[in-house]
Amino acid sequence: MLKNKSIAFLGAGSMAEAMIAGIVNAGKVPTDQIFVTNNSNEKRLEELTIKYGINGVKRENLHFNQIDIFILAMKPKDADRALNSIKSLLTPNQLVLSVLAGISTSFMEQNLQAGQQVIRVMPNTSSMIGESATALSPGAHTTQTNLSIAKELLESIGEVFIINEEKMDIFTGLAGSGPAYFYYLMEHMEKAGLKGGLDVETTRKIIAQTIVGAARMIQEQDEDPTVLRENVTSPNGTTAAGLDALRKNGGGKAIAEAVFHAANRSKEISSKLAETIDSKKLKAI
Ligand SMILES: NC(=O)C1=CN([C@@H]2O[C@H](COP(=O)(O)OP(=O)(O)OC[C@H]3O[C@@H](n4cnc5c(N)ncnc54)[C@H](OP(=O)(O)O)[C@@H]3O)[C@@H](O)[C@H]2O)C=CC1
Ligand SMILES: O=C(O)[C@@H]1CCC=N1
Repeated sequence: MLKNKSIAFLGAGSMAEAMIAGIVNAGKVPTDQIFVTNNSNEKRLEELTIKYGINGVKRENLHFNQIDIFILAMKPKDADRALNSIKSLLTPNQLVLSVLAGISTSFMEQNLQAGQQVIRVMPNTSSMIGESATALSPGAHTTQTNLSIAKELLESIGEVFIINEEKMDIFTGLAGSGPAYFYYLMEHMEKAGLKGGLDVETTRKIIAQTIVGAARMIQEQDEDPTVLRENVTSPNGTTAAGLDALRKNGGGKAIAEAVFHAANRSKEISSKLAETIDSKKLKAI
């Protein structure tokens, strides 16, 4: 289904690059059918063109009528302007995906043509190596065929979860932002490893393999994390001592709070944007 589709990324930052890398690597969409444009940074477009063999083009050189799938990948604060600038260039059957945190399908629909097919998407930067956990929520006018096409496209960058849009904030807190929590954890584990006398390179490999191993145990053994944790923990042993320190220092609570704060921020972005739009409408009245 994807072989004949043309895709254009509007936004050329780190998330767009991670998705481009994953999609190119998966090889399901020919590179000459992948386009990327941005606000003004032409050097960045050249860089992506050279690195991935795709088409980095200035906005005025993007032929909107030749694109099947648009992927919006600018910051949420730029969404309003971006949507309004493409509105008249689209036909409702062209599919618009958005990876913007906190930007709802109804916000997109209100700011595009009546009946526009849109899908809200939340990937993460592990798209770059085909290991994203990506959520999809279709808008009101999206056909099953287009949802399947989007799913197939996003499966090339990892695992896809089709969820109700009301769950998108918590998904963002868990998976969109999630990689950052693990990197933060790794930064701190690395510091401890170095303090204990290991070199950086070895410490990094040890930590990465430990995290990969734990994640794969969850994926491959049909077992609850609590049971897996207990299996590591010998009575009065080293893990018990480590976990005790984690509990005393609020480790579990800190992780849960991180997820909730990120989810709340996603919600807040949605409501702030709605307020801004409403106040604009009031001014217009
Ligand atoms: N980073 C992440 O891990 C994740 C990010 N996201 C979402 O992805 C989006 C992008 O994030 P990220 O890549 O980190 O951001 P960046 O700041 O790295 O990139 C933003 C890009 O948007 C471009 N841009 C701004 N305005 C427009 C416009 N009107 N039309 C086209 N392009 C425009 C910028 O161009 P220029 O440089 O020329 O100004 C830049 O290329 C955000 O909405 C975020 O919520 C979602 C999941 C994970
Ligand atoms: O930090 C952010 O807002 C974006 C959305 C999810 C990950 N990065």
